Amino acid sequence: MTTAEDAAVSTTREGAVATVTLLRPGLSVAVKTQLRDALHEVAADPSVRAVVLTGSGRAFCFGQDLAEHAKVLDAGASTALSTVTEHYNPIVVALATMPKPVLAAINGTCVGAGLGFALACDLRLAAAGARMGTAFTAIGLTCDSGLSASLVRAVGSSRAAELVLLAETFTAEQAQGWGLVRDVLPAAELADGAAALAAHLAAGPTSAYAESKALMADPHLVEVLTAEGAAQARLGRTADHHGAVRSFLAKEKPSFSGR
Ligand SMILES: CCCCCCCCCCCCC[C@H](O)CC(=O)SCCNC(=O)CCNC(=O)[C@H](O)C(C)(C)COP(=O)(O)OP(=O)(O)OC[C@H]1O[C@@H](n2cnc3c(N)ncnc32)[C@H](O)[C@@H]1OP(=O)(O)O
Repeated sequence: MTTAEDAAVSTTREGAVATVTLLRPGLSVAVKTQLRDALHEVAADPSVRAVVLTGSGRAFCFGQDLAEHAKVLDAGASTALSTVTEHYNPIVVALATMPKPVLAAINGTCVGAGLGFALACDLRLAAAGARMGTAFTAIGLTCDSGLSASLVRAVGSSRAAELVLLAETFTAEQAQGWGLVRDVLPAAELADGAAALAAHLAAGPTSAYAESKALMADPHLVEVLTAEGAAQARLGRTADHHGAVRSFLAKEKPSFSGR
């Protein structure tokens, strides 16, 4: 039973629209398990005909909570890897396959698995100036959350390679120019804009949306997620990854040996 102070994710309803909000930007185990369970709940509820995924405050999602992750790595715990199969993958599959439209309202910084979640949604709106990025290689990892395929499908292989290998952040406005984001709104108008679009979708032909999502979905999503998990398992044991996480938390520039 999640008490109010433990809540890391909230679900609110407005008619047939459910809004799932990340209350903390770092993906701790609490955030990931509550997000996974919340998405399974709204996916299974026939009275929910459209879903909005958003964050709170200045950030949408910072990706893996690196402070928590460092403790798990230091303990040599295999739970570090199980989070991919127990949390990240089920969240992405729920977003990408639930039989109703899912809209990401990117209220602020969106990086790492946060970007993967946003790209697993069907449509994206973003707040002006929101920064996005892949982040993975900057900490000695590679893509997960389906991003190795969803980013290529969204922006093409050339730009996807640039975004992953250089791990530079980009703006909501750039993302809109690349077709990653449908619209960029002033931060104060994002929630209302997302609510209006979600209400429009919730009043639409839900079965037709569900069939369209199924036809347009990546037929290789499960294979992609499996391959990403295997790559993270290899990279998660490297000195580069362990060192980069420590450097990030110490607010130091990481150095990489290449292994
Ligand atoms: C031993 C057995 C091992 C077996 C192998 C297992 C390993 C397999 C791997 C499993 C895990 C996979 C994880 C998965 O790939 C998911 C991911 O998302 S990986 C990517 C994680 N995210 C990041 O690396 C992003 C890091 N953050 C940044 O780059 C920047 O902070 C930003 C997000 C671009 C924002 O930049 P700014 O606006 O400049 O803000 P700050 O940098 O000052 O940050 C503000 C504040 O937030 C804190 N913070 C930011 N990001 C994180 C984070 N990810 N985790 C924790 N904390 C974060 C930052 O420290 C600042 O804190 P403050 O200084 O204010 O206290």
